[in-house]
Amino acid sequence: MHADAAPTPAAGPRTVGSEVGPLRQVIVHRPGLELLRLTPENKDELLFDDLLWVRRAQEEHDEFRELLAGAGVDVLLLTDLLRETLALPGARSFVLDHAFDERVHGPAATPALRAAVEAMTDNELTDTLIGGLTKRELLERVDEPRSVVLHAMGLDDLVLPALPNHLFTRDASCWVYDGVAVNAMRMPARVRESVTYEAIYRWHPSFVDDDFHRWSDGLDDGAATVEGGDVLVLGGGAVLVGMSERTTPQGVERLATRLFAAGSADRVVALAMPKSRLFMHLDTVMTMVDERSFIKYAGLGMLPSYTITPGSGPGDLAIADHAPEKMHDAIAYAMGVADLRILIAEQDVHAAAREQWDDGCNALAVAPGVVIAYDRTVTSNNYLRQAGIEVLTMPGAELGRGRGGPRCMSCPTIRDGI
Ligand SMILES: NC(=[NH2+])NCCC[C@H](N)C(=O)O
Repeated sequence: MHADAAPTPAAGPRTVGSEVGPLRQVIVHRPGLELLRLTPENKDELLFDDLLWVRRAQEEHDEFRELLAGAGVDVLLLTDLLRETLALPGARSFVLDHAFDERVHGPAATPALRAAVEAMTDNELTDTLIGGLTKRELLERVDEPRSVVLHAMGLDDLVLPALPNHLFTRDASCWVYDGVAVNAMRMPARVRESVTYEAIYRWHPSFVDDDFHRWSDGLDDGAATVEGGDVLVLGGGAVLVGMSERTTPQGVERLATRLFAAGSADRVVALAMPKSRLFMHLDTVMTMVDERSFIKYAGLGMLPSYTITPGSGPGDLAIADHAPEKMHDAIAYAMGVADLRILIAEQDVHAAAREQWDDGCNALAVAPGVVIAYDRTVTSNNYLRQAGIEVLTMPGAELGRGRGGPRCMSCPTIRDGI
């Protein structure tokens, strides 16, 4: 284990050089108030399959952070980063401009809402932006503005919606080599998450002076969506992207073009995935566990893929189409290895489907051959161990109800290459 390895600060530009190289720094979100906003009526729209016992979910998350810290990873909390960012006036007004919009709140209420929230401390504002604000909570701060929108709302309706999926820090921004993509999100419930990251990367002292590229501007990218759960940094200039329920071909094209223009990557393999919630992101069915090994869900099968490389002129792309049976070969070729080691746990079809649903394929590597996984996916974990992978387990009975595992709950911001 790497328990004694102290986090090394980034030398030169901020880089996430691979999926499995030693993980140095990561952003996670300890869930709080936002999960208390989930009800049987709104949970589906908020992309949760059940309500969570929040205290227990927090304890599970604490164990996650302990495992990361024990592996020598510098663990940044999203709430700390956001709070410290909101202390800066430019960042504060940027975030408020995006939180309150006349098109949503109406012209009459918007200025009053903004003023009420602007008066909050950095701490309160952080909790409000992530946890949302009910009309009742608003009226504790200001007299009811004369607004049709507000009058028509129930006292316990959310004037500012909560962002429970901030738990899954992987998705709304993702670092790929020496740059970051702040992602345009596919689902309405997650769109505002990008604002949090945009503010942090533009203003927070830990990022503002660093030298890094921007692969996308999540706030302006429209339908060209990419989510971090679909993006695997294979290492050595190669990237694997799932075109899933969430990530569009347009989004992949833009990412590839920008990576190539900066010279930060020169091969992107895009997989044509089924468009379903079951396989919502590539990392729910396939993740890397060491330099050439992937854990993969048996039910995924083989998918058509496309290898994208720089074309002859500036901005041009060259694209090679591959038949489904070539999926693993295309990835191996992009990685410059003879073949991949694909680890598919041996279990019956029902058991495999259940373990995929419980994020058994969503491993987070902290170093080559050392991964964090939920304890409940016993067969997958034991299979990995038999294949020589060290599996550190954490409880996930509550956290898993949001349909995301350790990889989804982490946004690596510094990681070595392989
Ligand atoms: N990288 C991931 N697989 N993230 C999982 C996100 C889960 C979240 N509830 C959603 O539906 O968006």
